[in-house]
Amino acid sequence: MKISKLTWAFIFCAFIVTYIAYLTWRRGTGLGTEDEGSYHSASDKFAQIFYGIMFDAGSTGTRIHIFKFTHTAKDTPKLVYEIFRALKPGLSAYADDPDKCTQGILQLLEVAKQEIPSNLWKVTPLVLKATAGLRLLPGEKAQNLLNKVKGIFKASPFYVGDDCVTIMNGTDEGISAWITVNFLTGSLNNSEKKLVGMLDLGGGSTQITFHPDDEKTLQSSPEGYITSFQMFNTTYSLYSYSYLGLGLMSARLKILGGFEGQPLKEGEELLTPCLSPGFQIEWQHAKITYKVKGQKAGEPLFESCFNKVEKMLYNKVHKAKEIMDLEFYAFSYYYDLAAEADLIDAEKGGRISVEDFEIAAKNVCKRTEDVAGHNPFLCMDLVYICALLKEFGFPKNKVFQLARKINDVETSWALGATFHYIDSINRLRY
Ligand SMILES: O=c1[nH]cnc2c1ncn2[C@@H]1O[C@H](COP(=O)(O)OP(=O)(O)O)[C@@H](O)[C@H]1O
Ligand SMILES: [Ca+2]
Repeated sequence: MKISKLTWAFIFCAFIVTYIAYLTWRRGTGLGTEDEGSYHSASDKFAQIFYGIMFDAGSTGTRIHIFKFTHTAKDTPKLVYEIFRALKPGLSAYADDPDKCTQGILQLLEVAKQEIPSNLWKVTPLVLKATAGLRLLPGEKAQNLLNKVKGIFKASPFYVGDDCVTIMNGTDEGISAWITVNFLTGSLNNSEKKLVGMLDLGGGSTQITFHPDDEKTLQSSPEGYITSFQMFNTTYSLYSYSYLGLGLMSARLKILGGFEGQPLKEGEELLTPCLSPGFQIEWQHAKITYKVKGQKAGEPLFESCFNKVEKMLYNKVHKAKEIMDLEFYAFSYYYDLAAEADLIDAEKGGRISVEDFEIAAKNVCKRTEDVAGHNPFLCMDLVYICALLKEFGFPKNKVFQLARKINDVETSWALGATFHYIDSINRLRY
């Protein structure tokens, strides 16, 4: 059978189109791109898929964030989705026996292996950043834990740089969470949208970060509160501060009159005006068990507890005037406690004011005077949040947006820190 010239031309064109489609698909899935095994040869023409793995070694738990991105060389990376898993307790709980942390880390790494195509493992950066739990440990104990994790990471199939396991400084923690929130709200890539501030209340430390509009804030803030950094070709100057020891669990210990890492003496107990009078409980913090007892006070529980907390916070927190006029997102324990006090929907979050927290604190403390509820510390914790927000300088009518997730991505420093990491790799590259 004779095939006409026209048919040959058609077969040839069909072959070319199929081949181009195949190449595009391979690049799109990350298969067979020039990028395999290296960060230094990205294709400029095609969007490629890549992943980043960030471990958050928090004081109360360890979490894995697996981010899937698409990227063309000149664009900022676009987030496709996040996979998130968490386990308890935090890394610092294994301070006296680092080997015991292995199982949990391996369990979380297994999730990454399941989610990320195996041909991309060796180009996927694997990073762990530890926060307050490890900052509060004696240096040697913290270093032993970091070395242990680094060994596990080095034996994994992922891309592991020399700085893959570190203790993050508090300012970077605040800035990274601020990047996350402003990226997810769309403010970072859209100059028409106002940048928002962020409040994170962890177990060991708490951060406040915002972008000052007022030159006076930049001029008058104490040393260490203003930080400039570059990301995606823009320079930002932020007000950001992390208060170590003022996370919710560390604050509880301070309010109770205990000290980090110091067990009580035989027969000793901590008395507090923040629990129902006479109520006794054993409370564990950082692997130490404290005996705690409610103290009889002349005043109602809310007032006596608030006075105690205010004394503990005295002169510890800087007030920045400008915060009154800015929109703030709050998460972590702000969120968990607002949900526990029924101020917000536990799934959706919501908007609440300082006054809402105060009313809830008064109600819970009043109930606690008669009988300690399911969480005997709820009165103390809500009072602490009210006092902390007051010390930051927020007026009672100030409303916050409480969010655990925005567009299905966790509101945490992890995404911002991953962006920062990618950006630093890219800067080395070009
Ligand atoms: O990625 C996250 N998603 C949801 N909640 C988180 C995430 N990271 C931290 N949290 C919340 O933060 C609080 C504990 O803070 P964390 O253990 O990180 O202490 P730290 O930041 O002082 O080290 C808990 O309320 C925990 O649920
Ligand atoms: Ca945290």
